[in-house]
Amino acid sequence: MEIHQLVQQIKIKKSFLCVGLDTDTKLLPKYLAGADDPIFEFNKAIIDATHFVTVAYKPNVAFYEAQGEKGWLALRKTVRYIKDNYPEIFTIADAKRGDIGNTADMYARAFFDDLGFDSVTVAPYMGRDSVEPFLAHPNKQTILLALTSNPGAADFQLGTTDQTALFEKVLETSQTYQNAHNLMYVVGATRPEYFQQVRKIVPNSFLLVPGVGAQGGSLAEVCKYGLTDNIGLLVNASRAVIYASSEANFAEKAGEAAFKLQEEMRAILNKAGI
Ligand SMILES: O=C(O)c1cc(=O)[nH]c(=O)n1[C@@H]1O[C@H](COP(=O)(O)O)[C@@H](O)[C@H]1O
Repeated sequence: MEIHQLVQQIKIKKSFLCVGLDTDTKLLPKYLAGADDPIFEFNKAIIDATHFVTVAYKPNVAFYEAQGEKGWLALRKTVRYIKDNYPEIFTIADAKRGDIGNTADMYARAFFDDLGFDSVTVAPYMGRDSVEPFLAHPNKQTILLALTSNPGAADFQLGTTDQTALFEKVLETSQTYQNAHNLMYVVGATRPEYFQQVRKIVPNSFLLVPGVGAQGGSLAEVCKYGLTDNIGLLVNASRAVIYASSEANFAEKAGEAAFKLQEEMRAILNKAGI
């Protein structure tokens, strides 16, 4: 998918919501336990209930890998279901991969060509040759971890050398990579005070912003400096949406939680004249 198609969706839906499909078998409603593929059934119900206010879905691959073959199959069926039924919605494989060039090439093929995702999250630690194999795929986005939402982000990402924080170095250096136009960045909602610095380096790049909801990040704070003329933001919520209820009405409650976030987004976009 091309970025202008994502932007078009955001404008149509008045939403830059990404729903994280972090489907934990321990948290599924009991009545799904007897289903052939409970993970897929859960995802399908969540997708059907939230798609009208959602512009991206982000399955976190760990939740599927933890279930072995069955989990991998549920992941494949989930991305297929989105593509077949809601082809306008952007898909993100949250896999946080990163390895030497020939291995990175295999990861890129696995998520882009085999599973058919539009984008994948990648760790920048191993540098240029570990990222460029992902960037070589046309019309696919590579979402590089810049400043993550977790407390441990302070260990390395905020550390400075020559007055430049590591996350700033990641943003600056990665912009010199071949096909850098296919880059997006992860910047956590829990660190809104850094968005101004991020935007100085990457004024137009799309940012995937996790950390709203269960991690306590504020949508309004993120948008203050994060929002661009082209929107430039995908804000993710996983647990706050998909586990809004653990009862049989879980999908309906997920739809309501997603709608609430979208209303906030609509107001922000309207105020910004977008
Ligand atoms: O790459 C990510 O999506 C990610 C980066 C980050 O800095 N923080 C972060 O929470 N995430 C992911 O975003 C999701 C957040 O989930 P909730 O806290 O339940 O909304 C999880 O899948 C995390 O793995």
